[in-house]
Amino acid sequence: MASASSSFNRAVALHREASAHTEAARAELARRESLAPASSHAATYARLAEQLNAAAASILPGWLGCDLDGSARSRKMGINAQLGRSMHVRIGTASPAPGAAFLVPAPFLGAGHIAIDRDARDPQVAGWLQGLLLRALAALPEGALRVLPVDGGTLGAVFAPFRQLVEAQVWRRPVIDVDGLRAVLDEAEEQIGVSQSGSAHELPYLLIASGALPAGCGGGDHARLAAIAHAGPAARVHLLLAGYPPAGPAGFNSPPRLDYTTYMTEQDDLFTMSEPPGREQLDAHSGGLACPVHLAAGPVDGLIEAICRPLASAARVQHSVDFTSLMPKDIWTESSAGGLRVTIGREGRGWCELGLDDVTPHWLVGGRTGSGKTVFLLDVLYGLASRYSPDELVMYLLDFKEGVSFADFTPTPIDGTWIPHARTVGIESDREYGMAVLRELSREMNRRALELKKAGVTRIVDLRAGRPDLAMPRIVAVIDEFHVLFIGNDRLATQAAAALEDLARKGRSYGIHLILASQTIAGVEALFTKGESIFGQFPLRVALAGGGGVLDHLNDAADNVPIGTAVINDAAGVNGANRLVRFPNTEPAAVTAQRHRLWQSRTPGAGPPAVFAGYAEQHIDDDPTFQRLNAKVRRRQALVGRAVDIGLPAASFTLDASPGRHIAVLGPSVVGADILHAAAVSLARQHPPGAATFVLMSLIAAADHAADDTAEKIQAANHLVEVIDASGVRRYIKGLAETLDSAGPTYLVIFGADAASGLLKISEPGTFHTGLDDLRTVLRTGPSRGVHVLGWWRGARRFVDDIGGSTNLEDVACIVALNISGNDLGTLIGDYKLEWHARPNRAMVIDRHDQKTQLIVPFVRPGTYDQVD
Ligand SMILES: Nc1ncnc2c1ncn2[C@@H]1O[C@H](COP(=O)(O)OP(=O)(O)OP(=O)(O)O)[C@@H](O)[C@H]1O
Repeated sequence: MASASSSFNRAVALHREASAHTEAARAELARRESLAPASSHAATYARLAEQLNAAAASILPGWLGCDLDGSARSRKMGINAQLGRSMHVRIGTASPAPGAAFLVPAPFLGAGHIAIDRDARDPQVAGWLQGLLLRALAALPEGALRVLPVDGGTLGAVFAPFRQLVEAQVWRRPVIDVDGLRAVLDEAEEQIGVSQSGSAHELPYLLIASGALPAGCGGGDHARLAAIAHAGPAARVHLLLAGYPPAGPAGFNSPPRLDYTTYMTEQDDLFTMSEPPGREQLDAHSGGLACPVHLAAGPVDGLIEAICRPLASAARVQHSVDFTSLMPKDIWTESSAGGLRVTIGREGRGWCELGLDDVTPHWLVGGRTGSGKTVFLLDVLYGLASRYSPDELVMYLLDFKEGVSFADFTPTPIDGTWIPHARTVGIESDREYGMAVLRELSREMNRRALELKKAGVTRIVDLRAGRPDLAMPRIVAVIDEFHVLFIGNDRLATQAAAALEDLARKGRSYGIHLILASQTIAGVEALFTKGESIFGQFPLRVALAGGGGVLDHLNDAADNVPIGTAVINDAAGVNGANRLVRFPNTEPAAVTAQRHRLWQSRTPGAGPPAVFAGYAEQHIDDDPTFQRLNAKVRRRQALVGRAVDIGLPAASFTLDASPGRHIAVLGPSVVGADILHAAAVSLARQHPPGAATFVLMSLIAAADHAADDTAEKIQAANHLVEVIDASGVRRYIKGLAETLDSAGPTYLVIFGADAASGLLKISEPGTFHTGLDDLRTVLRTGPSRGVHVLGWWRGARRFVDDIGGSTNLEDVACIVALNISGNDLGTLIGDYKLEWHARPNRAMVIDRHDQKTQLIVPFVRPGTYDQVD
């Protein structure tokens, strides 16, 4: 087959001949009116049309020139044009005389641009535009054309038949406003830039196809279009513009003429065609085609969809991305000195790599529940953990919601491995735990600041260069559902906001990076105090489905993204800076394999992360502090639970000889009995066998099991256990009050102490002395004689009455609050600012001597919460 350009030259020559012929005929006609018979003109035109059609057929093979009717469906695709070779396309038909019509080709991809002055609100123009796109798409090999649709006239309707390609991300989603147009121009300019840098040979054609330029498009945009028209063909960037040049009111500066462009201009419902680009001219006077053109008809219904379907599925397969393909081939090969980088998924045909560095130090991730946030975060974290060794990167992971997002990073009973980079992992965390993590990060930030100062440098990269001995891995702190930190708008919320703000503003300099994820950030901003927006520190936004809250309010790009797709925006969410990236689902087998690979490569002896699982019961037998207790301790501790803090340190009360060293557990929850069990059992461990007496009183049925277990364990530790029932309580306390001096180490453990009140408050015959007086004597003077009371009162008020009113509170300094209201607790201890919201598996520990309050997970006997539920 003759080359396209030589065929075109022939067509041009023929056209010239036709043009000359028409001119000559016209002159002849004028001179010798009707001398020649009409039939001879008709025959000339018919012959001429035949020649032109033959020439057109040679430059418009297959899809480029065929009728777009049902018969086109069976045509082979991808063989009529090639990437990098100029292509002509059928744009219409010209008919110089009745019965003589020829196809009109115009140079297109690889050669030039096409513009038509009527926009695609005209259905004829819309069909014509669709036809040109379909021809190019079907003629080129799969993947050789990427279209950026613009439609300021019909809100994208012109491109609707191609939607499968949009969904498969072969084409961009149509943009309908001027910001969208500018993003499209950016992308085209970027390709031109890449091409000019010398690496264009792999690039597909990038075609800006516009049904109508959006309102608001001005001289600057037209100038950019003109520049793209000029530089585009060399970079495989082309234009197909309907409604160009746009008409304007009187005085309107008409847009610049576009280089390398064939113009179609409306004239009496037909169109004239300008000189096409190239050296060959249709008309010696540059007048274009001498004959008006009927626009080529659009494709029949369903044809576009039928052609797009296989292209879209092929693209999906080709662009598919799986978890394994995100992971580097070799692990731990990179240095984090200058920042972190990670591949998060596919952007079109390429990979999308994002940074946690000086430019994008922190990320904000949004997405409604079920949008794939957890999957996205796992992709990112596994990618980072695979690129950088634990010497280069550590992670603090915090999740507030129910679920197991970060459980992957921790050892479990089924799989004892973990991700060696994880330092702390919080699952279903409390806000207090979140605060503890923020405090830990702040401490680390201050430590780093000091090291930088000492070394006289300002950047971590310089510090690392000068002091390779210093451990200075980058830190990535991920907080999923971070808005939970601020629920309640209370003191804790204010503290969290301040800590987060500090980390966000200064973290970048110290290699500390935040990734905050949430369903919503509405209302969060108000908590931050400093002038400019805290989220200004988070230039990189990742919006998953329904996560448009992290984008600018005018940016709706995340409204319709499917699961598995993220809108990445590194300009703080502004419209026009969106990139669509597909990230893979986490396949359990691949994830497990990667975790094992990382775990096996850890430094021998490196320990697992400190894990906080909010839902987990805490059992004293598993507690490392309890396991270490022995009779040689200096001051005895009663263990009551584990603090909601990093590493879950044991929470305890020192029971020494100071006044008030007794414990009152308050609240109706039966966990009160378990706490006494833990306190008694831990104390028993701190006395030599037989050296202490434990007096157990179980006054309510709900505590019997706990009391029995306590007795059993203490007896097993060879201590003396006395079990007193309700009938003996008064006598025992009276006896104890009278013999305190000789009692020796004694623990009075009262399960359901409130049930004894009725018995204790009765006066002895003939006196005003009551059993409560004896109890108060024991409380007041017991500690100095080695006698301590551990009591569980189901109501705070009853407890206060029993000890003789709130003035006697100094006699019981150690309080564990269970399910009593925050108000009651505040009133009891005289601290009205105390924030306590009773909830399952939590208690508040208050030591009035050291002014300490601490949220704890109370120790329970295994299965207690199952029974409570
Ligand atoms: N890239 C993806 N491709 C296919 N499916 C995905 C992808 N990402 C997530 N999913 C699926 O979407 C569902 C929700 O994902 P995920 O649990 O990550 O959402 P989430 O936003 O964390 O939800 P929630 O906040 O409710 O926990 C899962 O079933 C997951 O398998």
